Amino acid sequence: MRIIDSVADMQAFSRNARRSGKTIALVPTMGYLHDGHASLMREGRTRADILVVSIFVNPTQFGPSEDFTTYPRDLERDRQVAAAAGADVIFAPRADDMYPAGFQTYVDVEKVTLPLCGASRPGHFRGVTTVVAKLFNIVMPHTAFFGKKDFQQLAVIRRMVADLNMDLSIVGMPIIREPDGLAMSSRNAYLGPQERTNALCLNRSLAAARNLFTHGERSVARLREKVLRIITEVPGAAIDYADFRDSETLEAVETANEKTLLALAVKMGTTRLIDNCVLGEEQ
Ligand SMILES: Nc1ncnc2c1ncn2[C@@H]1O[C@H](COP(=O)(O)OP(=O)(O)OP(=O)(O)O)[C@@H](O)[C@H]1O
Ligand SMILES: CC(C)(CO)[C@@H](O)C(=O)[O-]
Ligand code: BAL
Repeated sequence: MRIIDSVADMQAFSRNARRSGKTIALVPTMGYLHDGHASLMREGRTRADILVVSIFVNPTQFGPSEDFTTYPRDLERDRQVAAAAGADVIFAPRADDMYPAGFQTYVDVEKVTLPLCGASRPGHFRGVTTVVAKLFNIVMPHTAFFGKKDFQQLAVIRRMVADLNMDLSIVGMPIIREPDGLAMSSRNAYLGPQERTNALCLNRSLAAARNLFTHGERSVARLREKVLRIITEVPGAAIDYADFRDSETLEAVETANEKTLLALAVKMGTTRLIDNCVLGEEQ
């Protein structure tokens, strides 16, 4: 496995690979890799000749009071996880190579970025789409893999790729959970032992809403009430949003159906966690 840390070298590598007829899969990440990331890599491994994993904590998607500087980083451990999952290349650029002096071009997807994380993290998706567009231009993948844990991010990237006629396929992958149900996330590393236990309320409330839905409940008001009750009784849990939306358009719904997305963002102390489910889908 190679580690490439310059944009020019990565582009040269991908240009050569494409010239010799090879296909490229890309798994974009911010590092501190866990089995959620590895599941994307393992799928990427089966779908292309060359698997590239990018590791870049992208400054433009963090707000001024967010955790850019404290975001967990461990390249040595990441190297082991990526190698075990069959990666050929880790692309780990420096910020001043991605955003050199004079940088001033951004990609902005307009509507699907407005609710949920777009509302609570202003500018976040502009940073995500800009860096992902850059990664696509640098790595030139045929296929790129994203997790459904970041459900809105996947919808935003699909929109960008369609609207800008980007010539690659986007694959959305299921949420990987810890044995007790907590969605894997690099930010779980911030949780103390009590917060870690309390954080199970996210998955518990998703399961409760799905259970009500399976037993015939279609009122979003009643489903939301159940979710709010479960989360608000947990000490230290503060709901950022608990929203029911159409899983394709992300528009708000009042009556649930099989394709309704229940999306959560909850602060456990200072750690902001997200999770979601589509009510009619098996978990
Ligand atoms: N538990 C998971 N299951 C499946 N995919 C995941 C999971 N966690 C992250 N991913 C996906 O991995 C990719 C990189 O995500 P990222 O590096 O932000 O990891 P993360 O664990 O979500 O970190 P964070 O704590 O910042 O949310 C994204 O496409 C994301 O959706
Ligand atoms: C897609 C991504 C790597 C862009 O920085 C990031 O938002 C993430 O890790 O989900
Ligand atoms: N997983 C999305 C990256 C972020 O929270 O900034």
